[in-house]
Amino acid sequence: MTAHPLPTWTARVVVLDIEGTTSAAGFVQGDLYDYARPRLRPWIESHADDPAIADAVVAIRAEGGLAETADLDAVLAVLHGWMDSDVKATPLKTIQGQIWAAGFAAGELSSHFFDDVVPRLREWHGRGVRLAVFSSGSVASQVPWFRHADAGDLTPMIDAYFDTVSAGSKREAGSYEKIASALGVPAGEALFLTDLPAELDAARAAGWQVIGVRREGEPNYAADFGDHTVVDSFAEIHVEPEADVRAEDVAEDRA
Ligand SMILES: CSCCC(=O)C(=O)COP(=O)(O)O
Ligand SMILES: [Mg+2]
Repeated sequence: MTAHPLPTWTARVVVLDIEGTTSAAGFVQGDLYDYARPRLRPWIESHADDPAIADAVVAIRAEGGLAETADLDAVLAVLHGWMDSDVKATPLKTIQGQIWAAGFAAGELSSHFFDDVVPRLREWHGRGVRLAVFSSGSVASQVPWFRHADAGDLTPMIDAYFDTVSAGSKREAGSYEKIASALGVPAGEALFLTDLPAELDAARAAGWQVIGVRREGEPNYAADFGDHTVVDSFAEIHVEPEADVRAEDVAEDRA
């Protein structure tokens, strides 16, 4: 718990990071990564005609420092190296995302959310605060992640999903500007929750409200959050919708 009670935040939309924020990194880097590892080669081989996979392979060669003609063994070595260090490279996320989406569809994967998360999402959604996701994990994997929660299908509460393909790097202010614009929300009325200080810096530079989520046992627990507000549980975060949303709710109640 933080030493002092935190203020109530007013926001039109709460945007969620996944790993380390809503969900345990150990689950992502354990269950999901273990599921993907043996499937990378057969997936790339059997989806060579999919432009998304073909483009990802080209990008892996470039970002991995390989020759343009490097074979699949070399490409796989780069992918495994990135996974071992949890490098959030976009072409890796594209391939993982397709593999995980298939795993969720086959009933072979399920997701994980910290106990304090879903009650707060339900509460904020119920009050009229919009919810969205911005994660390094591809949108193809974000959607089934929220659909297959232990608490049930959470997707009806989520307005929009963004990844590094649709929005850009999580460490650049421009990505948050793009998301606010896509959501039709002024920057100051968006609230971003994440476990990574560099992402907090970027969102704040774009004019967003931000809260650091620093959970014991998670990889960024010891990170320097500087002057950012930090919580260790969603239970500490109190969010109210903007005044006009509240007014609409009251009008609806009276109708
Ligand atoms: C949709 S679950 C997979 C999440 C993932 O691959 C990932 O890298 C999450 O990173 P985040 O930006 O949410 O910390
Ligand atoms: Mg994270």
